[in-house]
This record gives sequence, structure tokens and C-alpha cells, in this order.
Amino acid sequence: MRVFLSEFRLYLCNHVISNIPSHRFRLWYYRKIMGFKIGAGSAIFMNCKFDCTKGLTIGDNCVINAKCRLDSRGEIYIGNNVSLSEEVICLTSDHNEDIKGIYDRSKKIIIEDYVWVGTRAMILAGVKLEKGAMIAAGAVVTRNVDCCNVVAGVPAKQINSRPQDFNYPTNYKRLFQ
Ligand SMILES: CC(=O)SCCNC(=O)CCNC(=O)[C@H](O)C(C)(C)COP(=O)(O)OP(=O)(O)OC[C@H]1O[C@@H](n2cnc3c(N)ncnc32)[C@H](O)[C@@H]1OP(=O)(O)O
Repeated sequence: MRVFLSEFRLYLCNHVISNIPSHRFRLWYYRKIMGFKIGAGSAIFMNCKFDCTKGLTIGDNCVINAKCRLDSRGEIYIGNNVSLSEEVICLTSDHNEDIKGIYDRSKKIIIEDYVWVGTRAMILAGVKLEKGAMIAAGAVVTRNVDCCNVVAGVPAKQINSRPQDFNYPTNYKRLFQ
């Protein structure tokens, strides 16, 4: 019964709640029913998917754009003023290839303040994106990214760096999105 209720809560989250065009209602469900910690002024746009309850912390004034997948089985920590573009994937769990059979392992993802992640980028388990890092569209990030570095490609490598100017607003909400 416990497993059924837990799976049903996740089903509702990913297939019903995520389709409701109300930021306020979705945030209520994510905070109260899913147990996510979400700061003031942050928004999670429609059709985002999650792999479990709890394990997700999002700071203030962040935007998680539509169709992102946040797998918080190994915990995801997101600081303040972070922007994840559409269809970004953060994966904290995989299988340990060194052991015969299938053995799950999970590692925490940390995304610090003012990080911007481009569309369809993928952040893998154990990665830390330091303050102000920028991830190009479509990058697969397998290693930590230093403060203000811009990385692109598969696997992601540094292509540039950006100025440490963090005095800009990052949060916004759009109707019916
Ligand atoms: C919040 C929102 O929803 S915003 C909407 C979402 N927008 C996006 O996802 C767009 C993300 N933007 C990008 O990916 C951009 O390419 C940026 C910001 C990462 C880099 O832009 P710039 O600094 O102008 O880089 P620039 O275009 O000069 O390219 C530098 C090099 O990196 C390469 N490069 C740039 N972007 C990428 C990419 N996504 N993947 C692979 N290589 C890339 C370029 O080909 C170039 O290589 P070269 O020097 O060998 O020719």
C-alpha cells in the first residue's frame, strides 16, 4: 500500500500536476506533497518531470523552464538566481559498471548561484557547477565547472569565460507555461 501511494503521488506529479497551468498550484504540490524545498520567487514551468519525492532544494529567484527532468534520488542542490533552460536533464543516479549485475549508485549535483544552463544540456551525477558557470545548449557535463567558465560539447569542455557581474534579475513567470 505504501509503495502504491508513493508511486501514485509521483504519477500525479509528472502526468497531472505538471500539466496544470498555474504556477501557484504546482509550487504548492511540489512543496507540500513532494517535499521539495523551493525558495521565494522561483518558478518551475510546465511539464517538468521528477524521479522521486524529496532530495531537491531550489533557492530564491530561480527558473526551471519547461520539460526539464530533475532526478533527485542522489540529491540536487540549486542555489539562488539559477536558470535551467527547456529540456535540461539532471541525473544523479546510474549503475556501477565495475560490479557484475546492476547496482545503483547516486551522487549529489550542486548548481551554485547565477549558473545558466542552455537548452537540452545534461548534467551528470556528482557534478558541481560553480557560481556563474554557463553551460552551452546540448552539452553533456561530466566534470565540475569552475566559477564563470563557459563549457560546451560532449563531454563538455571550456570554450570561454564570462565576467563576474552578478547584478541582474533572473526570475520570471509566464502565463500558461
Ligand atoms: C533561459 C532560456 O530559456 S534562454 C533560451 C535557451 N538558450 C540556449 O540554450 C542557448 C545557449 N547558448 C549557447 O549554447 C551559446 O553557444 C553560448 C552562450 C554557450 C556560447 O556563446 P558564445 O560565447 O557567443 O560562443 P561562440 O558562439 O563564440 O562559440 C565559441 C565556440 O564554442 C562553440 N560552441 C558554441 N556553442 C556551442 C554548443 N552549444 N555546443 C558545442 N559547441 C558550441 C562554437 O562553435 C565556437 O567554436 P569555434 O571557436 O571552434 O568556432
